[in-house]
Amino acid sequence: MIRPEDWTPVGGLQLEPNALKAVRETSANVVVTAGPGAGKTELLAQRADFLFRTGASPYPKRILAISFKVDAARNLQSRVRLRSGSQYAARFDSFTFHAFAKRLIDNFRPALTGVNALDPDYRLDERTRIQSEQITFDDLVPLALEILQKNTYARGALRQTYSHVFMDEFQDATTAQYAFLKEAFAGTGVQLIGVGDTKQRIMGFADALRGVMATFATDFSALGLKLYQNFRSKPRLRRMQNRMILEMDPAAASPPADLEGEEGVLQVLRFATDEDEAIAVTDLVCGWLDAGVPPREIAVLARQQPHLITSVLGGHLAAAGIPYRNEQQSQDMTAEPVPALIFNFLRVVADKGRPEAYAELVRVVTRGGIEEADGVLDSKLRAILLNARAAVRAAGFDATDFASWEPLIQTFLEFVTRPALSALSPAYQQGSRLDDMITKALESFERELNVDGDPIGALDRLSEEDAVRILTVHKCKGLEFEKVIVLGVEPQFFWGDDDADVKAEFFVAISRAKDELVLTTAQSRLKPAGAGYRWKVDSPPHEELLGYADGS
Ligand SMILES: Nc1ncnc2c1ncn2[C@@H]1O[C@H](COP(=O)(O)OP(=O)(O)OP(=O)(O)O)[C@@H](O)[C@H]1O
Repeated sequence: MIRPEDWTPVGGLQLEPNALKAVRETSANVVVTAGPGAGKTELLAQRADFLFRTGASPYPKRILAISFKVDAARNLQSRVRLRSGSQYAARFDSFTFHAFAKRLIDNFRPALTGVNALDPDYRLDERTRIQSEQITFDDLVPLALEILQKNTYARGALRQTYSHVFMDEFQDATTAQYAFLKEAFAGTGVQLIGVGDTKQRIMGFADALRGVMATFATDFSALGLKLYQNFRSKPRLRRMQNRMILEMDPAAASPPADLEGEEGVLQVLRFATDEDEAIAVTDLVCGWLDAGVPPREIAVLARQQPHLITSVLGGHLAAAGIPYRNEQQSQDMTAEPVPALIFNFLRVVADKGRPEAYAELVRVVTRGGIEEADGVLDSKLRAILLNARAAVRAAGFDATDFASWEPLIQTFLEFVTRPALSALSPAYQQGSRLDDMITKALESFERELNVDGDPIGALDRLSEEDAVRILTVHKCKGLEFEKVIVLGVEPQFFWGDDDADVKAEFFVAISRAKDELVLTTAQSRLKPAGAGYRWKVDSPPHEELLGYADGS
């Protein structure tokens, strides 16, 4: 334990004065507003380190961090592990709002009564609610709120468990989510900090509470602090961001003197057809990969339905042998422990030169709770893997056919045992989530294997590390990449009832880039299978949005 005055930022980082103030505040709630790349997520990681190391969050108290997207929650958790080590990180619970609400429902489900009562093996569904049997994602937070309102134990448990609560991307909190936070923590000894950027408020359609940061400042008497730096983007890119900021929130704009410099690349590429666009983008990506840019540092962003917008591009990337991962299809697969375990198993069996996959497999299988003496488990696992490898190398094994792989995966899962698989995540201990995840993992592998019959290529495409990522603007929030391509800057994709919301989404997209930003448009886009009636073959550029790139 160290004295607060002796704490210094970890990782050798310099924090600007307001960031330092927010990190060290121990008596008031805090709300931090700042633009993209200002280090809001980093600030939370530094604050966790400060609170743990100085004992402001004394053992066994924990810190609860709530984000809006799985990726953002994971990003924050790994930032805390990087900064403070796994021992402190074990007391840092980073959840999405949905996951946190679900845990509360699972722990205090009997508090729900009447029409909201739920069976112990209730299911979660995207769309349909069936009384007592099935709820939707939208039901999670209101039901968790009801539990808090009715059950003093539930409220007490939260307040006893957590000394501090962090809210990342706080600008996107919805009315229900904010009500939940208020019910849980307002007027208690639990200290809250919210960080966000009103210019990145892109959950408008999902009922984001307008002005939530100001409301929080009032309701929780929070100290308001503003950050000014941008550590992410090179000057050329920051100048484009600043042109948007000047319109969206003039007071937050940077003086031109702070944005000088010729570093960074910004390109607007205009094409006649989506075929031309796909060829050029594939060439660009090949060039970056050849120059040593890791695939995970390249992102292709689409406003919506990336599988449709990138259907032509996907074909070209595959033909060029570039692994890419469409996040809409393989949703959060690698974030889920069981699919990650299955993919690692396949990696070890199919791809010899992957010692890190083997190490991860051993770590997870051991942590999975199989009670064996040291070494015994290791040798059993080794035997399973050797057998599987021998099977794969045997004559007659068709590696291009999913049916060949399935029995190997099943044998492996039986070896790990069901209780050990359930122990990998609290979410697997109730309902059908574990089986659903196994099924989804198998389906994803089969789908990717069918693309080119190459199991290693399939695994690359399913991995975050080895694949170029194709994702929606919503999914890319809070993330950053060296190279970002925003595909299809056209009114048919960047549209909405509220012009400000469309701009906010575009702003989120362009502000993910560290070094290079490429904006594309194609005058004509062939209608892909599955596209709705709104799809326009003739698709002019969105000149207003592209105009922000002028003059960089
Ligand atoms: N104090 C600092 N010194 C140097 N680099 C920093 C500092 N704070 C953050 N960074 C780096 O700057 C980048 C952006 O930080 P971070 O992701 O925390 O920003 P953010 O404000 O959460 O961004 P956004 O709202 O756009 O998602 C990261 O690569 C991070 O490591």
